[in-house]
Amino acid sequence: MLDRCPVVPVVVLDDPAHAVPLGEALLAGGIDVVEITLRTAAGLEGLRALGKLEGMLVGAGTVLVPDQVDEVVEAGAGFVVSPGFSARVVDRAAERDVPVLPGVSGATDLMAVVEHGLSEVKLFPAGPLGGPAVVKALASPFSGMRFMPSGGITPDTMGDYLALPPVPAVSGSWMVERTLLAEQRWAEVTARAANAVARARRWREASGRRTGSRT
Ligand SMILES: O=C[C@H](O)COP(=O)(O)O
Ligand SMILES: CC(=O)C(=O)O
Repeated sequence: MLDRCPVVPVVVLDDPAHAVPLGEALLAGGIDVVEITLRTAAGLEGLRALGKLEGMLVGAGTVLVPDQVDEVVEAGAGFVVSPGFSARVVDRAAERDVPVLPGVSGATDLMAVVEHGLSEVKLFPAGPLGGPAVVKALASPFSGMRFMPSGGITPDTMGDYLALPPVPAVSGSWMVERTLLAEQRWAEVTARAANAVARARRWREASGRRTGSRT
C-alpha cells in the first residue's frame, strides 16, 4: 500500500452513497489508494461499496478495537489503519491476514511496533508532533522503519515529508474535505488529487527518489 501511491486520502464519510463517486473522482486524479475512517456510521457501508470499485485499494481507518478489524475485513478492507498502537488490534489483523498500519507518536510506540515484528507505521499527528524533524529523529534509532505521516499535512508541507527516505507516502484529508463530499464537488476532488500526485512526483524527482507506480 505504501509504495502504491505517495498520497493517501483519509475520508470521513457522511453518506455511503458518496463512496463510489468519490472513488471514481480520486481515480480520475491518479489516486488509487484510499482510507475510509470508521468515525461515522456511514464508514463501514462506504468501505463495502468502494471495495468493489475496480482499481481502487480501500483500507479502513480509525480502527480502535479488535472487533472492528473483523468488521472491516468482512466489508472488504485491503488494509487497516489505527491512530495509535494497540497490540490487540495488531494481533487480530495478523490473525485475519490483513496488512495493518498502527499509529505511533513516539519512541515508546515504536518499541511496541518492533516487538510485534512490524516495520511500517502511521506517524500521527505528524504536524502537531513537530513535522519532518520528528520523522528524522525517530528514524535514527529505528532504522528500517517506514513512516506514513498524517495529521496537519497540507499540499505545501507534504513534500518536506516525502523528501525523507523513510517516508514512502503521506496521508491527509485535504483532498476529500467533508464539505466537498457533502456538496458532491467531485471535479474539485479530482483536481486536488491530481495536484497532490503532481506535487509528490515533483518533490520525489527533486530529491532523487522514485514515486509510486501510478505517478
Ligand atoms: O488520519 C488522519 C488524519 O485525521 C488526517 O489528518 P488531517 O485531517 O489533518 O489531514
Ligand atoms: C487518525 C487515524 O490514524 C485514523 O483515524 O485512523
